[in-house]
Amino acid sequence: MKLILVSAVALIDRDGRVLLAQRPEGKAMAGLWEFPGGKVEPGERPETALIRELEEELGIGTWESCLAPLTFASHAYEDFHLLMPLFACRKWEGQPQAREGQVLKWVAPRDMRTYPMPPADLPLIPILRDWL
Ligand SMILES: Nc1nc2c([nH]c(=O)n2[C@@H]2O[C@H](COP(=O)(O)OP(=O)(O)OP(=O)(O)O)[C@@H](O)[C@H]2O)c(=O)[nH]1
Ligand SMILES: [Mg+2]
Repeated sequence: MKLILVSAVALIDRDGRVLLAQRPEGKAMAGLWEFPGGKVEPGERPETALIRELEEELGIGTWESCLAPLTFASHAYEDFHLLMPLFACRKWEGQPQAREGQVLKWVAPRDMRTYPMPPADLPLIPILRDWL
């Protein structure tokens, strides 16, 4: 079984809302809402990968010191096993923009279960809600 390492983040705004991105048409799991992030490349560290992905996908900058480890997802998909650390981040520079055709939405934790998310993410919702 192939193990895929994906680094993801709960960006949290001043009102305690979390940024979700809807996966665009044409990608696997299109239409589902997910945490921003992406695959960690060979030799890359999860924190570095996340900072890179936030720049590519949202056009924002952040710092390793602003990424707090929160929890992780470990989920067996049909063709790979996903291991996904989820960081929490409250400080960044710039305004998140949808650079890759995603739809972005700030969502209150209690409303997150009304946004369909990938199966790997479902156990993360109550953890995030209780933590916030
Ligand atoms: N970013 C992100 N990926 C997730 C989440 N949940 C989840 O199952 N995944 C899965 O993790 C895998 C990698 O995510 P990704 O498509 O964002 O990777 P990426 O940004 O490097 O994109 P690319 O492969 O198109 O270059 C996908 O299979 C995706 O469905 C999530 O909350 N956030
Ligand atoms: Mg991505």
